[in-house]
Amino acid sequence: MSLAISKVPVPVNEPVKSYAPGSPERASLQARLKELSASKIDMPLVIAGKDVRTGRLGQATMPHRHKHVLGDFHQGGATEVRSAIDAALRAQKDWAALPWEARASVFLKAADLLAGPYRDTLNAATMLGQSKTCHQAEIDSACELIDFFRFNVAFYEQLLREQPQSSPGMWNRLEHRPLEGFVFAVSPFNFTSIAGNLPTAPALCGNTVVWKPASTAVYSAHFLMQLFREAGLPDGVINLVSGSGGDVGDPVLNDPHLAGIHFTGSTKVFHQMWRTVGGNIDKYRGYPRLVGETGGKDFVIAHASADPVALATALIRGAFEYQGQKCSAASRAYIPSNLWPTVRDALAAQVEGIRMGDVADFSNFMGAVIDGASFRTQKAAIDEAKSASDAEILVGGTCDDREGWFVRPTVIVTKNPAYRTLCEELFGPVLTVHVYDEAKWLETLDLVDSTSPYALTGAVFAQDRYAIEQGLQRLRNAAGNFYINDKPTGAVVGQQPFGGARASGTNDKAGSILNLLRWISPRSIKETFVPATDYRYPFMG
Ligand SMILES: NC(=O)c1ccc[n+]([C@@H]2O[C@H](COP(=O)([O-])OP(=O)(O)OC[C@H]3O[C@@H](n4cnc5c(N)ncnc54)[C@H](O)[C@@H]3O)[C@@H](O)[C@H]2O)c1
Ligand SMILES: N[C@@H](CCC=O)C(=O)O
Repeated sequence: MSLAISKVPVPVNEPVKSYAPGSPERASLQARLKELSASKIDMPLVIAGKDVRTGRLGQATMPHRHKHVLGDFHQGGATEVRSAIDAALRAQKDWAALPWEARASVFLKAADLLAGPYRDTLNAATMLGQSKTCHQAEIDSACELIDFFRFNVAFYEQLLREQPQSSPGMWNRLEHRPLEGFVFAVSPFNFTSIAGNLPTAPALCGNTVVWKPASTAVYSAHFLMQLFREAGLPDGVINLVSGSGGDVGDPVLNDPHLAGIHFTGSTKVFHQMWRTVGGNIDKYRGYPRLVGETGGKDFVIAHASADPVALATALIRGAFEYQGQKCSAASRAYIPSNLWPTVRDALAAQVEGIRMGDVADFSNFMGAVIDGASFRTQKAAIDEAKSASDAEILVGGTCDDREGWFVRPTVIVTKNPAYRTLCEELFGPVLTVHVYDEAKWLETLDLVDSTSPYALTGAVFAQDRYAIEQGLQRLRNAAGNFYINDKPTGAVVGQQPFGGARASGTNDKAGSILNLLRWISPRSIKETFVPATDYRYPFMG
């Protein structure tokens, strides 16, 4: 029972620590990296608050030192999915019946734990298991996830305050119920914050969850689950079931109590899930909510008036930070002929100088790509460009998998506006550039709009205000997150709500009230204070 109309703490974005040489945060993170690297852990499933060990083991390794095993993780299948769904359904009544402030407190506590004692652990786990540099880990597993927790609580309060008008003699209310059934959260490898947000956003709204993390990010997911439990999340509210996509996904999607899917990952997998849900529609008690944030082929287009130095910097950061493994990464660029000589020389010189290697060495700007499959995808595209008649490699183009899955940051230049790597997502450190005739600005905007099926992020670089406006108008549907004179990555919770349309997803904007709307099923309540006592109306005389 709640005896107050509470106001939640006003959220403020978590400050990003610098990890500069000599800083206390650098020393403390380095110590945690050493501790975690020196131990090998066992990672069970967590169902109804209990650790579950199946003995069907997978290995979590460091992408930049792929022979180094960080731990063994247990993999679930149909039996464990059954237990997890049952646990979620059992937990739902009590969890939903808690005062909303009690649920919110769990996630506000998680935010404070992560900002404090858990910060090094989650950052170190993300660095070691997903090969992020300290800065990339800090903006993801610390700051963005802390922001998700704090801002979502504030958005939830705002949502609960959404109430209808009441005419005289009545009181109308809107009750923001959780969905009936359980939510399936399926997270990708590349952002620990997304892995943390996908199960917790529905849980905050009173739902209970079966959560399947990516097999290549089970290591940080293991520590996230510890964080949720220490924050006071009751048993059964979020049930962690690692395993292969099909082994876990198929039984979940066949369950009549499936109430929603909170997915982030590739377009291909989301299509498959949507098809399965469509085929099962007669089985379900309701219409499962399908929220999927998927792939991208994100663009940077420069106008003849753009600042070439700022443009080159945005291309390098946008394309190569975290090895290009951000759904938002700049992976195609359209450069006007007048700027190309300057931009080309800047790219060639600076990209050549990028340091890449073990992320525990803080002088590196890049680590390795996530696994052998990604390594082979990047290498195939690079080899194809080397032998293509309509493309050439400006810089990079080498790959080395002896120690880790290392792919040098690579710039491909092509005259062919339909060249494969201008259209398809590779999800690696490969940027494809198309140089256009500076007089063909408007035609090139249309080309950008029509080249790929995705519409996630994009950036326009220009000093000319008319050109900026033309970019905004003509590319209105080409990106759900649009940047002017900035790189297309690095959205901040509460500042740039994130998501795209077309083949990039349902655009339900993670880190905003719009996302939370998908996890509630409102009930309208009308109470009449003095009900009518005569069925006849005045017009009847
Ligand atoms: N739009 C966004 O906000 C956003 C953010 C991050 C990543 N992404 C996209 O994610 C992709 C990279 O991540 P990834 O390689 O982990 O993606 P992925 O699609 O390979 O995997 C995502 C998740 O789906 C699971 N999965 C696979 N098959 C399944 C099935 N049949 N049933 C249920 N679950 C299944 C995986 O195990 C994993 O947990 C890229 O395409 C990237 O653009 C998008
Ligand atoms: N929100 C992140 C991308 C998440 C996808 O991988 C960004 O804006 O760079």
